[in-house]
Parts: sequence; structure tokens; C-alpha cells
Amino acid sequence: MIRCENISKIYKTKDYNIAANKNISLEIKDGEIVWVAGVSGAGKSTLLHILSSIDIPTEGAVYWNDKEVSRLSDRERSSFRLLNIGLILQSLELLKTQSVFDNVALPLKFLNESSSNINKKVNEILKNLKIDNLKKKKPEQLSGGQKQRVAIARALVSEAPYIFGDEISANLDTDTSKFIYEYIRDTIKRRNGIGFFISHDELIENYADTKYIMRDGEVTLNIY
Ligand SMILES: Nc1ncnc2c1ncn2[C@@H]1O[C@H](COP(=O)(O)OP(=O)(O)OP(=O)(O)O)[C@@H](O)[C@H]1O
Repeated sequence: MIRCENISKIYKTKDYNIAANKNISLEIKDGEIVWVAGVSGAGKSTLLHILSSIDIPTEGAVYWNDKEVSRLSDRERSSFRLLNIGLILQSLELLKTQSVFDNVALPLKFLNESSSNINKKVNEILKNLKIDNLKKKKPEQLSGGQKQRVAIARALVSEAPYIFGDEISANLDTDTSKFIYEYIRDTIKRRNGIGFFISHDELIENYADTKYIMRDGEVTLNIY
């Protein structure tokens, strides 16, 4: 379960302050997939960063089960993320000098898994996402949609229960988007995990349990 209580995030710049999230309280249950929609600047990425513990709120608290992650140090939060979160950011964050295989293997290497386990798991996810033919290529040799699927493979390769994604279907055609949404949904449900996806793509509606609509830093909730 992921829960936040009265979180606000104020970005302070030299000239002005921006309240990107305003007094948000919500709870996402195990097994639940959330779709977050809203206009540009509504505060969606800020909320993703805070719930996934990449960033901490200016006020309020974030809990993963009973653990208040927003009180942890940067280092503690990053080891918690390694164990619990698969993350697909808009920037994808692929390592340019590493092959597709090595990019996808990264979380497992940080988790100190054996090389035979790493081989098995990486080959399996690459095959499942139909990109095993790309495993020796470097990111710069890939199309936008292929890079997207590599980032998705890396987010799913460990057993992390929480999957967070920012516009994961950008660059994917309709059939591939459907296939990817379905695969991610089934993975999250099997792990009894949580999905949190920011998307402008209405197709995701068929794969989500809950829709949050954000505007001016606030959230309204729709349950299907
Ligand atoms: N690091 C930052 N420093 C200052 N202001 C920021 C920072 N990050 C976001 N903001 C501002 O906070 C507000 C919310 O931004 P956020 O990226 O969360 O919105 P969003 O809904 O994800 O938008 P988009 O759909 O365009 O990605 C915006 O006004 C944005 O300019």
C-alpha cells in the first residue's frame, strides 16, 4: 500500500515559488493500477517523484505500508527504491555506453544477483517484450519505441512490486501499446503490486482501476 497525507511540494526559485502539489492525501491499495491524467503543469510528475520517493515533499508524509519513506535519507530511499520500485521516466535514463542487455541487467547487478540468474531473467524479459533481437545494440542504435521497451524491460526485470511510469506509451503504436499495457498490468497483478502511470493516452483506461485527474496541483479521483 502507498499512502500520502497532506503532501505539498513547493519549488523555490530565485524569483518565485511554485506550489506544484497542494495538500494531497490519497491511498493506493496493493493490486491497484492508477492512471494519472491532467494538463501540462498540473503537478503529475511532481506527485510521481514524491510517491516513488525520488523526491521528498515540502510538507506531509508518504508511507509504503507502515514505513514513512519521506523521512528517510537519500541513501536509504535509494536502497528502498531498488528493492521496491520499477521506474520508467520520460527521459528513459538509458546508459549510452552499455548494451540493451546490460541496461536491463542493471537493477539485478545492484541487487547482487548471480550472473546465471541475471542471464536467465534478462533474456526472459527481453523475449517477453519481443526485443531479444536487440540485446547487443546500444541505445543510440534503437528507435524511440525500441528504447521505450528497453526502459520498460529494465523496470520489470526485478521482482519490484511498485511500477511507476511517465508516458510509457510515447513512441509506441496502438498495437504495441495494448500489448505493453496488458503485459505490465498482468505483471503488477501477479505481484499484487501497484501501478502508477501518468499518461495522455486514453487507451490506458482499459488497464487501470482508478483514474486521478490533476489540475493546479490538486487531485480528484475517479474509480471505475
Ligand atoms: N524542479 C523544478 N523547479 C521549479 N519548478 C518546477 C520544477 N519541477 C516542476 N516545476 C513546476 O511545477 C509545476 C508542476 O510541474 P510538473 O512537472 O509536476 O507537472 P506535470 O503535470 O507533470 O506537467 P507535464 O505534463 O508537462 O509533464 C509546473 O509549473 C512546473 O513548471
